[in-house]
Amino acid sequence: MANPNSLPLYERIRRKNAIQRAIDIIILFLLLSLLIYRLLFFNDHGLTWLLAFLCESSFTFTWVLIINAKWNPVEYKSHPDHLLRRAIELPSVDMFVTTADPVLEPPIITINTVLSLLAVDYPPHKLACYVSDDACSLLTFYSLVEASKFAKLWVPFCKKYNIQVRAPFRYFFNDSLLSSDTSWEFRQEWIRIKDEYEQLQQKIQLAAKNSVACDFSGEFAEFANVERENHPSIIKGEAGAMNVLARVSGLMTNAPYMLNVDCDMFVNNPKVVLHAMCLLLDPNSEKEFAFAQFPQVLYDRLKDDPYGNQMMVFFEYMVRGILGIQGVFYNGTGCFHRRKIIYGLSPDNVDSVDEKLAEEILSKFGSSKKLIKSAAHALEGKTNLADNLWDSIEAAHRVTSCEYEYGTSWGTKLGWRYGSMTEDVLTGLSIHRRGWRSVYCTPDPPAFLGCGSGGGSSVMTQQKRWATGLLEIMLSKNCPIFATLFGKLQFRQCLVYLYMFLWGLCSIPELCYATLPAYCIITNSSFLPKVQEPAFYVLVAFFVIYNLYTLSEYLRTGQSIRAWWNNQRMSRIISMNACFFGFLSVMLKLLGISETVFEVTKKDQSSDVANDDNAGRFTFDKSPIFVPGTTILLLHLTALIVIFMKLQPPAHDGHGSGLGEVLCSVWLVLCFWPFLKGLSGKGKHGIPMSTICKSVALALIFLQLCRKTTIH
Ligand SMILES: O=c1ccn([C@@H]2O[C@H](COP(=O)(O)OP(=O)(O)O[C@H]3O[C@H](CO)[C@@H](O)[C@H](O)[C@H]3O)[C@@H](O)[C@H]2O)c(=O)[nH]1
Repeated sequence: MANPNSLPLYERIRRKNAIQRAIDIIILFLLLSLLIYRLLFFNDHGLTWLLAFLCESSFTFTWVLIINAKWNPVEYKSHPDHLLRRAIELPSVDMFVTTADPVLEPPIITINTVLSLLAVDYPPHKLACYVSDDACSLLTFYSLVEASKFAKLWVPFCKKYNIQVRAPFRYFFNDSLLSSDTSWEFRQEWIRIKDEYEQLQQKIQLAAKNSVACDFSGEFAEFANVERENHPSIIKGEAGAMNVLARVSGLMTNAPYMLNVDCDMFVNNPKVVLHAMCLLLDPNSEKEFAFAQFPQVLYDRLKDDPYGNQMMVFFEYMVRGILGIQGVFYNGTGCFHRRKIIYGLSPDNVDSVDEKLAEEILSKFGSSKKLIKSAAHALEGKTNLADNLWDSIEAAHRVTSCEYEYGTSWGTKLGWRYGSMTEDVLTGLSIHRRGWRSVYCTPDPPAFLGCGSGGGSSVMTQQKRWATGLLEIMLSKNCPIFATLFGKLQFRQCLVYLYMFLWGLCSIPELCYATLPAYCIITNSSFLPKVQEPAFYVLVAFFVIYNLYTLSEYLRTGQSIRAWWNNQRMSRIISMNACFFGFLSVMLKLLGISETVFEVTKKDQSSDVANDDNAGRFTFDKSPIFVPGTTILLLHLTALIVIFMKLQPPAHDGHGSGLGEVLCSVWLVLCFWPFLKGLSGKGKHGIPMSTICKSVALALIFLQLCRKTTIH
């Protein structure tokens, strides 16, 4: 029999992708051929040809970045059963949950996440759970206190019956679990625990209604006179909260590993900590992997991914490809970090921290002696529980105060990094810059499940925030190019980051390219080769191969043709609306006109999407974010009317618009179909009149421009 210590904790499997590489190269070849053709016939065409050339050059560059990211896909398979057979002591893990708004993130969601974390299959004395609440909500605190009482029933129940789903709202959603082949004892306990959970829910609902009439005594005393957005905690986005949690946990439990999850991401696989430990505890990975990231999987996924936010293809092909370079980026949730790396260690000094280095690192921690002592222990790889919990609580109060970070390196050289809406990606980049790799773990069933943003408006808000945050990093001193030149970020990993960070900027060529067909039809000019020119077939080949190729990716991940189409059109909608606004907000920030703000995504626990007729319908709000899309749609409708009513002016130099331009225009109208429906839709499914008016005004200006440029 094999020695249990020799059984591998994980395997690294290379994926075969010869066909994918070949198609990637063919597409690149077609794009380059088109660019060369445009260069060769530059003199015969005007401005539209030049603009098309510039836009296509940017698309080709993006394609090169995509090929680079997907070139060497790998996957990791972890073996928790091998870990359990090894004669080693499992390390402690501090688990962090962040919440920021009791209205957008109802406390019942947060407590379900906490309960699922407390119930994981891992020695309970090795786990500690910390919750930060940037809203300083009494309701959230009350819910947590009540949940901790319920946990005393819930955790033993889960462990005794080896329950798979350990978030009660999700577990009790399915009555069929109480099937006839379960024991009488189980059924009795099931009914009792469900009853207790329902009582817990009711208490929270009642407290939410009566929140004003609270008794601020005992453990609630500190909440007296606290207002939601005016209280002495740190609001910097999630990074501020994470740094507070890192410091507080350092004083209380100081575990060498830290897990962080968003308040809506509950544990779906009870062995999640064991899976992560397989990847992080192996002696080979000690000097290699900084963090283990789990994918963000949504529960109650809407059929055919109408909002294009399930990102299954992205995780399957892109992320696995990145894993073959320096490793997946940090997603901000579902991630296990090593404390010493968050404190600043590099692969070269992780084994032994000499006195000088320790002194240098510890000098950045601020004035708390207790925190410095705990950090010194963490750097040496020691876990120390607080000797006296009350002393630690007092010290913890100090390190959570807003002023504590002044004059320290928290957020700059230490902990989670500030300076971007996507602090997670920035923090991950700062770790990769030091030469660390990262790993991605995809157990079955998925480790965590979270709720996705639904409707058009919240998807746009979230995507705009991502585009803003990523571009903020690109245009700062944290730019990945510097990280490669002056740090240890690998060149190919730098290209991966460039692909992500330039995402917001890509909205400019995309918007420009989307207006070209309308402009050309209205002015009877052209930007595409004619049917009789060979380059026309290059374009057709590109269009057909690219779409069949992306379609095959959806089919291979078990998704439908409809899901593919929804994602194609959502990519266009997100790029031309959310990303464009992300780009604008970064520009306004650079010009010092306005600051970027973290807009929290609304979390919804409802599980009845299957019966909702409007589930998947695009929603709008008064935000100007929908103006670019509405304008593009109006322009293309106008262009199609112009061509079908034969209203085009005579062509100049025989270069009038042709089949290519008309097909592009039809394609764009199809992409913006939800907007077309929104023009006549009612309520949140209709585009607000103010947005339509602004778009009409912009379209009229554009038509005027077209008229001016056609008067020869
Ligand atoms: O001032 C804040 C703002 C947010 N949060 C928490 O941060 C998490 C993420 O916020 P959310 O609105 O849910 O953002 P998402 O777009 O859903 O989250 C993804 O993208 C964010 C970056 O934009 C990352 O921070 C998240 O971890 C990642 O899951 C939530 O738990 C919030 O409660 C705070 O604690 N304080």
